[in-house]
Amino acid sequence: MATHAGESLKEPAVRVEGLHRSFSEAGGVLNGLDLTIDSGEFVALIGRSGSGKSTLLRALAGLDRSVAGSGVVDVPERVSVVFQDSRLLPWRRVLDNVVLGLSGPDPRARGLEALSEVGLEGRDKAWPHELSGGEQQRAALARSLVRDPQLLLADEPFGALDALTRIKMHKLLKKLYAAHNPAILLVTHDVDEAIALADRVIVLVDGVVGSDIRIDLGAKRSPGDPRFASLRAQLLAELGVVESVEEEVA
Ligand SMILES: Nc1ncnc2c1ncn2[C@@H]1O[C@H](COP(=O)(O)OP(=O)(O)OP(=O)(O)O)[C@@H](O)[C@H]1O
Repeated sequence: MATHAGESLKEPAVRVEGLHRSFSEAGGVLNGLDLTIDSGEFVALIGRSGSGKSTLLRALAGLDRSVAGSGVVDVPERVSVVFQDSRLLPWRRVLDNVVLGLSGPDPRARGLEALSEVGLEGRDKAWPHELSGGEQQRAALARSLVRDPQLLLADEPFGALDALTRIKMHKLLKKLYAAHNPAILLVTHDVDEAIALADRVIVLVDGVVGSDIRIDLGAKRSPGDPRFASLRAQLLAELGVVESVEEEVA
C-alpha cells in the first residue's frame, strides 16, 4: 500500500470505505461509513442502542452478504468473532468445541494450550453447561485465539457477566492482547470498559464515525485518574447521555 509522509507505515488490518446498509426504505443504518484499524490496534466501538454497531461487526465478520458492493470492506484472512453468548455447542465437550474445524498440526495440543492460556486447564473434558458464564466466555476466547486471528471481532463479549467477572475478563483480554497482538474491534455499551482497554474509541453516530478518540493513558488505567474521568465525560457527552462535558464532571 502506498503511504504518504506522516501517515502510518503499518498495513491496516481493517479498511472500510463508504459502507452502506439499510434494512428498510425508511433510512440507512450505515450511511457511507469509513473506518481504518491498524494491525495490532485495539479499537472500541460505542454508540447508542440501534446505532449499527452489530451491523458493522457482522459486515466485517462476513456474516452479512447484503453489504457486498455497497462499499469497500477489507479484512485480513484470519478473523475470529466472539459474541455476548459463548455459542459453544452443548453436545460437544469444551476442548472439542475449541478445536472444532481447526486445521494445522496437532489441533488438540494447541487447543489444550489455548485453554490453559485462558485459565481453563483441566476443564477440557467438561460439558459447556458445567462451566459458569465467565468460564464459557473464556472457552469462546480460547476457540478464537487458537486460530491465531489477525483480527478479533468482539460483540459485547462481557455484557452478560457480573461486574466482578467482567473485571477479571478485562485482565484476561489485556493479557491475551499483549501476548498475541491481533487487531481488535470491541463493541461495548460500557464507556469505562472502552477506556480501560482500547487504544482508540470510536463513536458511531447516524451510521458514520461521529468521533474517533485516542486513549493515551498508558497500560495502567484507573477510573480514578482525572484523565480517565475526563475521557468518560467526553464520551458520555458524545453519546448524548449527559448534556455537556461540564455536567458530568461537576
Ligand atoms: N436483520 C435485520 N433486519 C431488520 N432490521 C435490522 C436487522 N439487523 C439490524 N436491524 C436494525 O438495524 C438497526 C441497528 O441494529 P444493530 O443491532 O446494528 O444496532 P446496535 O448499535 O448493535 O444496537 P444495540 O446497542 O442495541 O445492540 C436497528 O434499528 C435494528 O433494528
